[in-house]
Amino acid sequence: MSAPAKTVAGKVPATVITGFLGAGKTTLIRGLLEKAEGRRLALIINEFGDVGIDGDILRACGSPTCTEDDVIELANGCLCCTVADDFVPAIEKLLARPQPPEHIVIETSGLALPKPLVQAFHWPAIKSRVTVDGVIAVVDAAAAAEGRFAPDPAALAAQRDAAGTVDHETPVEEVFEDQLLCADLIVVNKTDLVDAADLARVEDLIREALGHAAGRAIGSGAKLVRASQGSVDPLVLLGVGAAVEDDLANRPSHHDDEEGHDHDDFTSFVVELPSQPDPAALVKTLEDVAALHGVLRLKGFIDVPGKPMRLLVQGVGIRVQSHYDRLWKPGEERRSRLVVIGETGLDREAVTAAVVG
Ligand SMILES: Nc1nc2c(ncn2[C@@H]2O[C@H](COP(=O)(O)OP(=O)(O)OP(=O)(O)O)[C@@H](O)[C@H]2O)c(=O)[nH]1
Repeated sequence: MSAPAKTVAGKVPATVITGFLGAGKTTLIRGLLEKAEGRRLALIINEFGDVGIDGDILRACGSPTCTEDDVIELANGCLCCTVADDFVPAIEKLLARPQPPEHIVIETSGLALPKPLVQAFHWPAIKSRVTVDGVIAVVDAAAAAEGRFAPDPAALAAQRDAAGTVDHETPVEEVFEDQLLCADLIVVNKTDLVDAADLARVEDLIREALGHAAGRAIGSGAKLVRASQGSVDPLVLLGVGAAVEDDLANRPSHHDDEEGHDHDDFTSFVVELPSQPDPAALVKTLEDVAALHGVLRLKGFIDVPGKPMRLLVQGVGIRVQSHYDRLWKPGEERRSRLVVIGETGLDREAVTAAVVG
């Protein structure tokens, strides 16, 4: 990674990484850090749940370009709703460093709408010094192929009104589309989990979503790039030069006519567990719980008695994985807890009881 990203009038470029829950944003950023080759990157991570997991995963990556100070976590909340209190001060602190970052990478929560966040770059304190180089949307190709972001054709036909239009999108579909519509580059990730026919279908679905908004021709807007484990050349990711903050009119959103936005459609809670002697049994339980209750995302660290490393558990829909990510630190409390995210109405008591057993 040698060539610098294009900058606009000496401003520090910032890249916004969006994408639905579990699409692979943190994985992509981790790959970016590994290939940063000494370039000073700073990360701002925003998560939906009360407990920040992604920042902890990234700090555990051991990359010299990723020290404690380089990862700023803004947990619990939507960045665009906490602009004045959290986001602007975080950027200002980064810029005030003796050696300011050469590029700022912002990972939004999987439920965030990117457009209001980009609007925050109009704040006077930021606008003169930072430009949004590009918005990158990461898509989970397997989840998209399974129809998680679009109703099945029969349901669509049933909803179609006399004029042939459908205006009842689920909250998940709306978030998914808003993220795509704001993007300069769409990373079609997890290609290892789909075959060629499904991949082609997913790319059609994305192009259709891009053309969905009024006035947009199908296929206009963002470029698509395929990836596994979010592996994309950093020069492609960090050199878009789009000055997105000045191009918002070309990025339609489902929420353009709204004064603000709320977060009523989704919910999250933390489940505290006892230590888990049998990780495989835990994964099986979590898969069953996710399927039964419609959990969208699960993640956290688990204590396995007798193991010096902590177990990272990651669930995306009904797919749950685990691996040991780093040693427990001396004096660190070996706590087991999982952040659970779902649509509003997710039965917290039932999920907790089923997970804790
Ligand atoms: N098979 C496969 N798994 C992947 C790939 N990319 C990411 N994953 C896995 O998907 C899960 C979620 O990945 P993350 O990178 O944490 O996703 P995220 O978008 O940051 O998640 P949120 O921040 O919670 O929205 C993890 O278990 C990853 O290991 C991929 O290309 N293929």
